[in-house]
Amino acid sequence: MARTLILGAVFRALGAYPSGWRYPGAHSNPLGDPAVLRATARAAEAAKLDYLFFGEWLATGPDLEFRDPDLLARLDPMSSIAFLAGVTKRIGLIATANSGYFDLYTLARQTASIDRLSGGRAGINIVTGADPRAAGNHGRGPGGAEPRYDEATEYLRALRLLWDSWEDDAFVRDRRTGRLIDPEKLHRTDAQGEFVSVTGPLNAARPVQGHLPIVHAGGSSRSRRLAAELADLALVAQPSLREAVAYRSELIAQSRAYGRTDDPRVITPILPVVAETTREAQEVFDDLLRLVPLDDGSPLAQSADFPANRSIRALSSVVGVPLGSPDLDDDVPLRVARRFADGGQRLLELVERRTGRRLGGERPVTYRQLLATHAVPAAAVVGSGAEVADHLQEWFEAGAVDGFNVLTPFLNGQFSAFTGLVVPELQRRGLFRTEYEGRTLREHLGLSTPANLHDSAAGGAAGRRRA
Ligand SMILES: Cc1cc2nc3c(=O)[nH]c(=O)nc-3n(C[C@H](O)[C@H](O)[C@H](O)COP(=O)(O)O)c2cc1C
Repeated sequence: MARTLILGAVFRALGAYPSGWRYPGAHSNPLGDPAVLRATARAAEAAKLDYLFFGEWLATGPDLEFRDPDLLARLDPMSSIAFLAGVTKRIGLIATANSGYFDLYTLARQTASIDRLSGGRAGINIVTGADPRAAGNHGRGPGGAEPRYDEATEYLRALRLLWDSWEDDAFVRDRRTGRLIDPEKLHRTDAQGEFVSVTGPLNAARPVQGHLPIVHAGGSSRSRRLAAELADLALVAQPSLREAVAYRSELIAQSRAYGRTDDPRVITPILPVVAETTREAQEVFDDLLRLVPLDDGSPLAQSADFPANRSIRALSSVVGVPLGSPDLDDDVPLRVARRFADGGQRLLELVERRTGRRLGGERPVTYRQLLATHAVPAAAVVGSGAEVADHLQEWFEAGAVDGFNVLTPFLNGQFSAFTGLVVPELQRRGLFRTEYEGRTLREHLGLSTPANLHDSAAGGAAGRRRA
């Protein structure tokens, strides 16, 4: 089969669109997350998706209620994938960990264990972000971006050495002589750097996949360098198709300069809003926009945590024209829109594309739709199954990406719309698998299994000290 798309589902129980939880029938109670997690994982597996993906955010606060309600109180990613190892059979399971906050030895052990528990289906997304609240929760200062990337580089190099502590044939189990292991095949790690200090060896067997697939999410040139050296999947969000093509080709060139033979795969987030027909999808999106709380003078908008960018005044500065104080549900008049500066024109185009509305048309554009679109940045693609598939196909065939991290605006309705309408369309086009062929996440992603870095027979690091 020709190269096919990588498709992962990002699990966000309360939805990836901040008003999603308000949509009729949507899951909205974090106390009920386990049942939703299990059902979503099983549905994703039935759709033959490559993996379920869990982002990470290591702090909370009341402002998230408006900005990102899913992050308020949620299941921990590592616990979630360990749980799913037992309730799924084929789908990959990727958890995010921050190299600044996660103890390396513990992470190596947990991930090696979950990989074994899941039969080789685990992956790890390493991020470097330094939100001040997360720093406060972990007894560390935020630190600069450069040192955080230096730290992440040392961290990932040492992580792979830790995973390689045991060679696969170390467990000789000779009942006669009483030798359970071949001590020559157990290796110390001895990674001593500026940020990382770990002696090893790891008290967990080598992962089924050798090394778990490593994802790295980021956007800067330093992030790309890290991905080029050490990541199997780079999770990036580029603003345009052209920039995405350039980013991916540069990343691949850089990774080859590191001597790598497996090119890193590039994945980008996308938030499909999908229904049987274009108009129905537009109506779902209209409702999501309508449910975004805006500063309409209501008591909610007076809350100290209410985002500052949700007033008509904020919109005026984006469109570059004073808008006075219209009712949010008024139509935007043509004569006002004609005076919009570039930022306003772009916002208007975005609203028209996503909602199918037209200024002065039968379904006109309102101030509310402009303001809500400005307030909630999201990589939304709205349309029928075929239209969403067209978008994915275009990015894939242009060489911009190898696949997508699919965000769902709310559960379960929009997830089942994606698996029921978009996935079958991609399968009909030969762009996505109809059955799992491999067993492990590496196999799903088409990645080879790495040799043990200590295994001298396979050309590994010679002379490394045994434990
Ligand atoms: C698509 C995408 C997803 C990300 N997901 C997370 C996440 O779940 N948790 C996190 O702490 N940081 C996440 N990050 C943030 C990055 O790790 C990084 O901190 C941020 O992009 C700034 O660093 P940079 O300028 O080097 O890209 C994500 C970044 C991108 C582009």
